[in-house]
Amino acid sequence: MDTLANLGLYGLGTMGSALALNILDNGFALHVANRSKDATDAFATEATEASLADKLTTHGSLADMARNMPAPRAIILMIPAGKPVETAIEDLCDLLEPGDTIIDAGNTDFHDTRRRTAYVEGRGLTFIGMGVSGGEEGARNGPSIMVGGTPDAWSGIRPVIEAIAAKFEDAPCADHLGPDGAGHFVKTVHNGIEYADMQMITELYGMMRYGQGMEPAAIGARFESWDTGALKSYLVEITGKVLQATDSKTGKPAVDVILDKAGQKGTGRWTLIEALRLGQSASSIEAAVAARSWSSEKETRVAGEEILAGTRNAVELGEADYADALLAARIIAYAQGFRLLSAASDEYEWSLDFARIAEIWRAGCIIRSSLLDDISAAFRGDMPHGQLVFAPAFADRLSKTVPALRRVVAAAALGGHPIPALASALSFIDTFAMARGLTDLIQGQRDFFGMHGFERLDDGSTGQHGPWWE
Ligand SMILES: NC(=O)C1=CN([C@@H]2O[C@H](COP(=O)(O)OP(=O)(O)OC[C@H]3O[C@@H](n4cnc5c(N)ncnc54)[C@H](OP(=O)(O)O)[C@@H]3O)[C@@H](O)[C@H]2O)C=CC1
Ligand SMILES: O=C(CO)[C@H](O)[C@H](O)COP(=O)(O)O
Repeated sequence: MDTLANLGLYGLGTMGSALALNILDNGFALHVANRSKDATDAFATEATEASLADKLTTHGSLADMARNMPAPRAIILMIPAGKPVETAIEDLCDLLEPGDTIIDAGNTDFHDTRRRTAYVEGRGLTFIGMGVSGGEEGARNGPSIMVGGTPDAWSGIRPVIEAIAAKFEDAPCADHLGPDGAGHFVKTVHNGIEYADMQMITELYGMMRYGQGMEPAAIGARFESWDTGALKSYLVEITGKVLQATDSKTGKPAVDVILDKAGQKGTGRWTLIEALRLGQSASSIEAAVAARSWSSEKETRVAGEEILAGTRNAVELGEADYADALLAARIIAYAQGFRLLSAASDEYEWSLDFARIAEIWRAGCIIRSSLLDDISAAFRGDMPHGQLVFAPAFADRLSKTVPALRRVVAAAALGGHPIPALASALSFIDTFAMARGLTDLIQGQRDFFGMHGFERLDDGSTGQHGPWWE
């Protein structure tokens, strides 16, 4: 596909309207439609006020848009995953013709993307599964974009995608990562890492707040100062801002008026499900998903505080302990995410380029951080056993920061502060720092109850049984 297709975008919610303005701002003509007409009208007004309406055409429905756009058409869907996307694709398959492209730019389970790619391409159309990260601000001013599809499909949309993407040192943070579900899977793992990073930040906030009696604004100021050093990242930056914000209605810190139940739309869970399917474990991501799920049981926790006599005792730690612990745990969360990408790349034969993925995450996306430059360099350099935590630059950083993570985990455990993600990150690194592990005993137990057999260390013979029944 060499001609740039006529662009359409369906779904003018938070992400769709911001992305549409970005596309128009970059000089491309755009057709738009939305399920409810109000949003289309509101968008047309917004585009007019921003002097971006001269290349905009609005339509009353997806079908109207598809019918009235000149071919070749590339229609971007920016709507919730699942049934809405399924229905839109079904409808478009009946309205579009060979040479046209459907782009699912929402957060979709990559298994659905693989299935839909086969289905849509079987109907003679082109399908692209495209992960977009950066929230509303990123979508408007430049997100990180992870594309899955054929090289031909990519070449057809590349000029638009590279124009609207975030730039890191002038290079677009967008690329074609592989066929079918590759783009959506990389976005899903991006979100898994996002969950882990947010959870680890939150655990440290909890210790400073309830273990050291610091006020949210003071903790926020700490995060703000960390955003200039090794922890420089979007999530640390916004944490500083959230913690320093005041609720105008009550005058209280804004966090203190927010119900402590975390929402989740599915990407963290999808990351875990796939990790388990691939025989992997991304334990810090798993801990973060679990923490969000447990948080939703507010009533149980209210009862539990009384029944279990929950206490949160004082902890004594310096600021550097918290900062170094976060750096160590963040490196481990990224490492677990990349291990999962590697396992999926092998399983689905995607040939993912991990250095490139780290590069396109350096700007525009929610997990952008100064570490990603070093991660891409590590993947291009010497990486023993393909493990990020073994790359010399990261092994060195871990040797300097894991002691602080250990102090933080120990203090949290003694003080009764829940730290599922930090603790699991530490156990990951401790496990991989031990040549002789503990599963000799597991193998013994399995053999005892199920005659499962084990391999002997001394002569390598397999299917061996222990002396349990002698
Ligand atoms: N918000 C974020 O930070 C990010 C979101 N995403 C993904 O982008 C996609 C859109 O999210 P977001 O913009 O936040 O969501 P919003 O809730 O802001 O907007 C949802 C949009 O989808 C439309 N929609 C909802 N249900 C249907 C349906 N059954 N059929 C057709 N259209 C429907 C809505 O139309 P109507 O106006 O009629 O309700 C609206 O235009 C999702 O896949 C999300 O996971 C990806 C990255 C970041
Ligand atoms: O993709 C995103 C950010 O990268 C979306 O904001 C997504 O909704 C975040 O996931 P959740 O809603 O489960 O926290």
